[in-house]
Amino acid sequence: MLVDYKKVNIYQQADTPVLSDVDFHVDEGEFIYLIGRVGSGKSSLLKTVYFELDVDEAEEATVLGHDLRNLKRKHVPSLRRQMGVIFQDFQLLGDRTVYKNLRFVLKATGWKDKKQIDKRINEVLNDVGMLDKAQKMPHELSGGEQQRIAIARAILNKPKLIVADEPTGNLDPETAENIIKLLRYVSQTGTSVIMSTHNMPLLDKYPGIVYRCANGHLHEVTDDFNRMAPADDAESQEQPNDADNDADLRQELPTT
Ligand SMILES: Nc1ncnc2c1ncn2[C@@H]1O[C@H](COP(=O)(O)OP(=O)(O)OP(=O)(O)O)[C@@H](O)[C@H]1O
Repeated sequence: MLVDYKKVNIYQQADTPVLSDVDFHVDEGEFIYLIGRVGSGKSSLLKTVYFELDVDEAEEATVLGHDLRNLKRKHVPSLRRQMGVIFQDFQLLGDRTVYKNLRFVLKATGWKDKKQIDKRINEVLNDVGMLDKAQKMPHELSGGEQQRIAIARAILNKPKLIVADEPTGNLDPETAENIIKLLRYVSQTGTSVIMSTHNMPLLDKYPGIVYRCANGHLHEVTDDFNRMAPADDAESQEQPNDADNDADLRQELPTT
């Protein structure tokens, strides 16, 4: 199991937990959606998974075999290299080309052989359909293209786990759908993906395991979605229109 949480309390500040008694499990190759209203705790949960937020109170709290309760901060960089992390705002290095963004990560993770580095960069750029953008600067790319490069960066070291915090949050619906397709493709190669999202129509179209953050707790709600999901051929369903998208998004927003 890549993530094994039992009765985990997640805090942003000392007094009240953002999420209490969290049971959350991720196995090899799973595709997991994390949904919930703004401020419900999705990012906080993901931050514990990528070692950004400490966990002290838990019955069980392991990520990639490491107990979060005894994690030494000095071990975090090497552990984080074993997973890919993708953000809403891409977070590419703006002062260098796509190729150099990717080379930077490989060098930082111990790759030395120039030919091997070149080969791996070409492979991941090919995987995300961006082979012709290697020499572009990030600002010369569209949002969707930048997110593809961020995904290429996340898969460079063939991680077992990718954590994506609202990876489609800054993208139009069509581009968002292409990014989900790409992440689905990555998960079919054996990498587990956990992604938070407000993009509800895509959950019906591309079913996965679904957890919802609400009222300070995390619940698995996969069955609620599978009941609504297409019977067999998800690909053949019509693209939800923008109005559907907005309506579903509104349901996710706070009513106060
Ligand atoms: N650095 C922080 N310090 C203190 N409180 C924080 C911090 N970050 C988040 N919080 C609080 O923790 C709660 C959960 O926030 P979190 O960012 O996890 O929600 P979210 O579900 O990811 O929201 P969104 O959909 O807007 O990304 C919120 O009440 C938020 O205000």
